[in-house]
Amino acid sequence: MPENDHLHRRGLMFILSSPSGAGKTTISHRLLTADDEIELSVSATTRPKREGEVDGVDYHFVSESQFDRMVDEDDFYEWAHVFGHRYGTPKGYIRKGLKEGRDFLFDIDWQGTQQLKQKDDQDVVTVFILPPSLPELRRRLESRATDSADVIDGRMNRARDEISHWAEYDYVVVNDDVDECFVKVREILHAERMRRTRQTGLIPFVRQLME
Ligand SMILES: Nc1nc2c(ncn2[C@@H]2O[C@H](COP(=O)(O)OP(=O)(O)O)[C@@H](O)[C@H]2O)c(=O)[nH]1
Ligand SMILES: Nc1ncnc2c1ncn2[C@@H]1O[C@H](COP(=O)(O)OP(=O)(O)O)[C@@H](O)[C@H]1O
Repeated sequence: MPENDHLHRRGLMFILSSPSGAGKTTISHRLLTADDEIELSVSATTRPKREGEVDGVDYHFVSESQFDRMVDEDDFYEWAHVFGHRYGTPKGYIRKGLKEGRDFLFDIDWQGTQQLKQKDDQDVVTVFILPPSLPELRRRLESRATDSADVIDGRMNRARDEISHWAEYDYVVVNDDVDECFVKVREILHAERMRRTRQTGLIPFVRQLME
C-alpha cells in the first residue's frame, strides 16, 4: 500500500442484483434508511413510472430520445436493455462521489454488474439475492400488484436467466425472511468497509503502536 493511501479512502460500489421480485428494492430501501453513509445511485430508465415511485428519487424517468442523447453524450457508466426498456447508471455524480470517499448502492442487473466490474473491480462489491422458491417469487410479483399478468409472466420467464448469473457475484443471500436477509446484507457492507485497504488512518496508528 503506498505511504499516502491512509489519507484518503475511495468510496465503494455496493451492488445488489436479483431476479425481479426477489426483494432487492425492499432491501435497498431498508439499507438506505438504516445507514447514513451510503446513498443510492439513481438510474435513468425509459420504463414508465410505477405508482408510488418518485422521479429523481427511485429513477430518473426519461423518454427514449432523452436516453438516446445520454448514450450519445457518453453520460453512462453502464447501461442495458431489461424487460424491453433501457436502464443506465449516470456517471458524473457517482464518479465525483466515489473520489470523495462516499459509498453508493446500485440496484442493477447482471449486465450492468459485469460492466462496472470491468471498469473498476477494486471498488465493487456484489451481492446476489435469491428468492426461496419460484412459486414464492411469483407470489411476490403478484402481491406487489404493479405489473399486468403478461409482464409478470415475462419477469418469471427471465428469472432463470437472471439466476444463472449467481456465481459471478461475491456474496449470495436468500431472501426468505426479510429481516434476516436485511441483517445479512448490512453485515456484508460493514465487513467490506473494514477491509484494510478501505480504512483510513491505519498506517500512522499502527506505526505509533510499534514505536
Ligand atoms: N444494467 C442496469 N440495470 C438496471 C439499472 N437500473 C435498474 N436496473 C435493473 O433493471 C431491472 C428491472 O428493474 P425494475 O423495472 O425497477 O423492476 P424490478 O426488477 O422490480 O426492480 C432490475 O433487475 C434492476 O436491477 C441500471 O442503471 N443499469
Ligand atoms: N422476504 C420477503 N417475504 C415476503 N415478501 C417480500 C419479501 N421481500 C420482499 N417482499 C415483497 O415482494 C415484492 C417484491 O419485492 P421488491 O423489493 O419490489 O423486489 P425487486 O426489487 O427485487 O423486484 C414486494 O411486494 C415486497 O414487499
